[in-house]
Order: sequence, then structure tokens, then C-alpha cells
Amino acid sequence: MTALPAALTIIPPNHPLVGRVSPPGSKSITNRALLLAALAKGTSRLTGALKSKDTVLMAAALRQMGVSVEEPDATSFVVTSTGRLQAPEGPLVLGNAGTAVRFLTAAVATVDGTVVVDGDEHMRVRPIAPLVAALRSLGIDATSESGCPPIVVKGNGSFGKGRVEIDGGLSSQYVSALLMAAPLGEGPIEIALTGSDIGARGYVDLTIAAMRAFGAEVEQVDAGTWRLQPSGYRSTDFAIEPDASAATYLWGAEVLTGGTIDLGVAADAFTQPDAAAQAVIAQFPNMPAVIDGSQMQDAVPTIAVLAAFNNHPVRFVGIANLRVKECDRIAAVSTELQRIRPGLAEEDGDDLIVHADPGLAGQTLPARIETYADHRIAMSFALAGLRIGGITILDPACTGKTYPAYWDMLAGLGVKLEPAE
Ligand SMILES: O=C(O)C1=C[C@@H](OP(=O)(O)O)[C@@H](O)[C@H](O)C1
Ligand SMILES: C=C(OP(=O)(O)O)C(=O)O
Repeated sequence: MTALPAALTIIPPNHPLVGRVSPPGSKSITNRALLLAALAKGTSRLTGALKSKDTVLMAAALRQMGVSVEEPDATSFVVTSTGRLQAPEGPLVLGNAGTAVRFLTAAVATVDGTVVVDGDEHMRVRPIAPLVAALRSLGIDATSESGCPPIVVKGNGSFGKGRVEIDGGLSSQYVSALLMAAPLGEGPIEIALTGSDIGARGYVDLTIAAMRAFGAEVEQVDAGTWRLQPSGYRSTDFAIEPDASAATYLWGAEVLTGGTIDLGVAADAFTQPDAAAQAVIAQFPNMPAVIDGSQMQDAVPTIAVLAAFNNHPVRFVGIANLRVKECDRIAAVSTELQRIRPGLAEEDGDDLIVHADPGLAGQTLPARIETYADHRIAMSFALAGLRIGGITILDPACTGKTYPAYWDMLAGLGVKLEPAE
């Protein structure tokens, strides 16, 4: 679909969804690899990469800082760098890409000059104060007036040395950001977790794996402490695996329609945390009564929409973090499920309860789903439209953040989509 309409109505298919679909490359790994390649001297070829709003913004920011980022084909980036980022002309404007904003806020401290890291109106309410405080404790002149972007970083060309503490309770991306910048320090840097535990630890594991692939020395001192040597990075060729969060929509479409979709990759071959969702989705329509979403946060909207069709209610716990994603996802999922049918979901503190009703499938319940500029709300509620007639997704183009081909993918599986006002 070239130009997407303001809204799309999904016509429930009268057949199981069957076919072969390759999910796009991982957003998390693509944005790590782009940054690490830019911090390495030489040329790195990244294959299997995601080309979407979040990664295009990261690539553009790196180009602004003097890095050559070429795009020989639809899934590759070729990054050539001196290994240093140069001061950009204007601010780095990064939309609502949490990875780009958080990772670059730390990395630009290695620039000799002033860098403003900014995002759109949604990003400007997503917290970054813990990361700014950690940078300041390393002697870096970083400031954020509101505790959210924009952040002004006045770098002196180095990332400092010594010990830094970080509370990753609101976002694991703060920890990943410090880890990736640390090999550019003046000396060894120790990063220690403090306060609340980090949300999804699997993202830190992804970070460390990517850093090691680019030649960094990362030593795990204990469960919450890492020691980094000032090794810098080595350019390398790097293959990016498909996106596990994107895969959750395909696993969901399969179980909801009784179909078989071949992703070309087994669930246990992913290294991303959201792959854990497959084992839960595979239990549909008898998914557990309590699901801890803390280690598969981006999959929670997918599983919550499936839960509406489960044989019994589901309580999602460990998901407080979802309130500071692209939107408040606990409120959004609850509100939009209730738009389909009042009483279908409720918030209980920071838990989300979905009151399942297997009888929903096959009904027509017209609902215009508000998506809050959040790709995951659009993609997960589209799944409801596979079994309920009358589901209209507003602003379908918002899936471009991580999955621009989402609607084409559904159409390719035989799902009819009708433009709506
Ligand atoms: O490091 C990453 O790539 C990500 C970490 C998670 O965010 P938080 O660490 O902010 O919870 C996740 O929700 C996001 O989509 C990607
Ligand atoms: C939370 C997400 O993105 P980010 O934090 O990278 O903006 C997401 O993709 O679900």
C-alpha cells in the first residue's frame, strides 16, 4: 500500500491465515549496530537491517555527525567512519525513537562541541533524567530542563572514566546507552545498577552481544555491574536478526485464525527478549491467568489483544514501564479494548486485566481504534479485526515506526483492508 488512508477497516478473513512472511530486521539490533559502526574506524556492512522511521532517524543523525551511511539495498547499511562523531550543525531530531534518543544522548558526549538531542512531542514527555544524572556524575556537561528531551550535551571529546551508577527502572535503554559509549572513555569505566531493577534485562544482553561483535571488552563484575576497557570499536560486517516484537503479530494472527505462517526463523533462534512471547501465545486460548510482562514488554499489547479471546481472564503484571513507552500502553490497551466492548478490560494500579470472552470471535462490534501515534497499538488491535467485524484502525501509517510493510503483509495473507475516513 503506497499512501495509507486516515483509517483502515479490517474485514475478518473467512479462512485461516497461511503463508510465508519474513519479519523485518530487528529495530533494537539495527539501531545498536548503526551506532557501534559509527563509533568504529573503517567500514561496516550491516545486513538484514530494518529500514523504518526509527532506524532512518538514527542513520540521519549519524550522517549529521559526519558519518557516511550508505544504503545499497532495502535491508543493508554500509557505515564508514573515522571512529569519532563530529559536532552537527543543528539539533538531532529523532521523532519518538527511544533507542535513538537514549543511545545518542550518551554517545554524543564523545563529540568535541555542543549537541542538542531532541524528539517529537511524544518523545518530549518520555523521561531521561536518570541518564542525564549519570552522565553528569562522569563529569559530562549534559542538561535537560524538563527531565525529558531536549537534552543539551556539551562534549569535550571524551566519555570520562571511573564509576557511574544508573537506575534503569524506567528504561533499560539508559543502561545500554552508557554501556555503548563507555569504550570511548579516557580510562576503564564501571557501570553499576542502583535503585530499581532494570525492566527487560534481555535488552542489555543484546547491547553487550553487539558491543562484543564490534570488538569491545565487556566484563560482567556481578549481576548489576559491568567493567569496560577504553578499547574503542572495530569495524565489522554484522548480520541483524529479524524483529521478535514484529514476529508476535504473526504468531498472534496464526493462533487467532488457526493458520500457519512460516516466519523462516524458529522462535528459539531469536536473541531478543520478546521471543519469549511465543511460548505464551502458543497456549492460546488457554493462556495463563497471570502473565508477567516485565521481560517481554513490547509484546504485551499483542498478548493483551489475544487475551480478549482467551478462555479465561488474564492479569498482566510487571508492566509499569509500559506507561512511559510511545504512549501510556496500559491506559491505551484498556481504553481501546473497552471501546470494542465495555468492561472488556480494566486497569488495576499498574496491572492490566483483560476479561476474556471467547464469544467475541465472529461478532460485529464496530469500533474506531485510537492508536495514539503508537505502532504497537495499531498492529495489535489489527489482530482483533481478524475475528471481530467492524474494527477500524485510525492512523495506520504509525506502524512505519518499526514495520512499514505491516498492512501489505496482512493483505499478502489475504486480509481485506478497506480505506475509511
Ligand atoms: O533497548 C531496546 O532496544 C529497547 C528497550 C525497551 O525499552 P525500555 O528499556 O525503555 O523499557 C523496549 O521497549 C524498546 O522497544 C527497545
Ligand atoms: C518502546 C518501543 O520503542 P522505543 O522505546 O525504542 O521508542 C517499542 O518499539 O515498542
